[in-house]
Amino acid sequence: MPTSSEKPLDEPYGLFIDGDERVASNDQTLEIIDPATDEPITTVPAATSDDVATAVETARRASDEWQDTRPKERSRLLCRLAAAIREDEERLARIETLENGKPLSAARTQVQRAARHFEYYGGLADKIQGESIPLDGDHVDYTIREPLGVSAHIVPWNVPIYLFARSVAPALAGGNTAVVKPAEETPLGALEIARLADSVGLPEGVLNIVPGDGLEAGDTLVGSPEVDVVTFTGSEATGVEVAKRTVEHVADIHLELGGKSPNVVFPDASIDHAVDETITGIFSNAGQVCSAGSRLLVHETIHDEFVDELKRRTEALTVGPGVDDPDVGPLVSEQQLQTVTEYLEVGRAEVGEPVVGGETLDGAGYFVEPTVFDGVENDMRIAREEIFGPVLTVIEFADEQEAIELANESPYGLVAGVFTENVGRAHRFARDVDAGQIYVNEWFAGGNETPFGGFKRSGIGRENGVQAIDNYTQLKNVCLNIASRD
Ligand SMILES: NC(=O)C1=CN([C@@H]2O[C@H](COP(=O)(O)OP(=O)(O)OC[C@H]3O[C@@H](n4cnc5c(N)ncnc54)[C@H](OP(=O)(O)O)[C@@H]3O)[C@@H](O)[C@H]2O)C=CC1
Ligand SMILES: CCCCCC/C=C/C(=O)O
Repeated sequence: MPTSSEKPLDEPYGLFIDGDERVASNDQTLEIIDPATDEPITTVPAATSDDVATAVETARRASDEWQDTRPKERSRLLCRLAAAIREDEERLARIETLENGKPLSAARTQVQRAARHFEYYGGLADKIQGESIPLDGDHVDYTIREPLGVSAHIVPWNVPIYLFARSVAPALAGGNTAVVKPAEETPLGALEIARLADSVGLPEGVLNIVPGDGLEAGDTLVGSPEVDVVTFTGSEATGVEVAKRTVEHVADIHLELGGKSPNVVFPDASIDHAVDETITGIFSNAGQVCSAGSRLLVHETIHDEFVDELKRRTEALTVGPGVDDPDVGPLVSEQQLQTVTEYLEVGRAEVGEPVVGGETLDGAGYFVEPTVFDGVENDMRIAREEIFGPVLTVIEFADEQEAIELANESPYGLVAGVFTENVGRAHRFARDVDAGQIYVNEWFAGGNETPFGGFKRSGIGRENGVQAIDNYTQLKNVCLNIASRD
C-alpha cells in the first residue's frame, strides 16, 4: 500500500462486504471529483439494492460472533484500528482533502479526531455496564446493556472520515456490526478505513461499506427490516425521510441535522479573540459544518468596530486548493456551489452588497469568497436557513434579553456560542438558550468526549461521549424472586 504523499489513493476500490472487495452487481460506478479542479479522481462501485441487501445479510450473519467477542477483545481491536489510522494519517488526510476539498491541515485534524474516536470507544468497549436496582429483600434486580444488532450509518460529505468514525466506533464498541453508506461525493476515506480495520484483524462482516446513491443504496439500507438502528447525519429533509423508513420497521433512529447557530458577542468580550473565533466558526470547512456559527449577533455598541475588524481579517483569508493548505478550500461539489451562489443572491436581495466577499472564483473548482452580510434581520432567509457555505450574517442587538430571544428565534438548536467575560451572563446564556451544546469564549469547543446533538429541528439523540454508547445498546432488566420456597 503506498504511503507517500504523492500517491494517496490505493486503487482500485471495491464495495467492502464481508472483508472482501467487489464490483457492483450491475457494474455501475460513481465518479469521484476533485472539488478544487473539477477533474475526476477515481471511480468506486455504486452499490445496487441487491448489494446493500447482501451487506446487511453479511452484517446480520457476523452479528452473533461479534456480540459474543469478549469486550476486552473488541476494545483491543478498536484501539489497534486507531493506531493504524494514526500511522496512515498523512495519506488519509490527503485523501480527505482530495475528495472533500478542505485544507490539508484541517484534514489532518479530522483524521486525528477519527483515530481518537476509535481509541475513546475502544476504551469504553469493556466498560459498558448495567446497574443493580434495590427493590426489597426478596428480589434482586439488575440491568444489562445489550447490543442492538446491525447498525446502519448514513454519512455525509462534509467531514467524511471523522463522521464515519463518530458513529461506527461506538456502534462496534457496543457489540453491533455495521453497514455504512458514505456520501456519493466522498466514499474513499470510509473504504480506506475499512481496509485498515481488516488489516488489524476486525472479523469479516463486522464492518461493511456500500458507497452509492442515497435514493437507491441509502434507502434500501435504512428500509431493511434486518437493520436494528440507523444513524443519519445530513439535511433535515432527507433526515425526515430516513426516519420514516426506519420507523416503518421499528428500528432505532438518531438524526444529526442542520443548524443556524447563533454566535453572540457582548461588549465585555475580548473583541480580538471573538473576531478570531467568529472566523473559525463560519469559515472552517468553507462553512460546510452543521455547527458553524453562521448567525453573528453583536451588541450595538461594538457593532461597527467588530464588523470593521471582521472585514479586515476576512479579506486577508486565503482561498485555494486544499493541498496548498489555504485558510478556505473549495465547496465540495458543483451542486453545493450552486446552492451557495443562490443564497448569495438571496442575501443581496435582502440586504444589498455584502461588506466582504460575495463572489465565486473564476476558473476550475468550486470556490466561493468568504462572505459577510451586515444589517441582517433575524427573520430574513439568510438568517433562518442553513446555507452550508462560507457566508456569515450579522445581526445587531441592544441587550441581553434581546440577544437570547434572537438566539432562540430559529427552527434549529444545535449549538450556540457566547463571548463575554461576565460569568453570570455566560451561565444565564447557557441556561436560557435552546441548543444541545453551548460554547463560551471558544467556537467548536468540546470534542470527542462531549455529547453533541440538537434541540428542536436539529436532530434526535446525541453523538460523542459516553452517551453515544446508549445509541447502540438496548437495556434489559432482569428481576429475580429469591424468596425461599422451602
Ligand atoms: N448536518 C450536516 O452535517 C450536513 C448537512 N447537510 C445539509 O444538506 C444539504 C444538502 O446536502 P446533501 O448532500 O444533499 O444532503 P443529504 O442529507 O441529502 O445527504 C446526506 C446523506 O444521506 C444520503 N441520502 C440521501 N437520500 C437518502 C435516502 N432517501 N435514504 C437514505 N440516505 C439518503 C446521501 O446520499 P447521497 O450522497 O447519495 O445523496 C448522503 O449520504 C447541504 O446543503 C446542507 O445544508 C449536508 C451534509 C451534512
Ligand atoms: C471544523 C469542523 C468541525 C467538525 C465538527 C463535527 C461536524 C459535524 C457535522 O457537520 O455534522
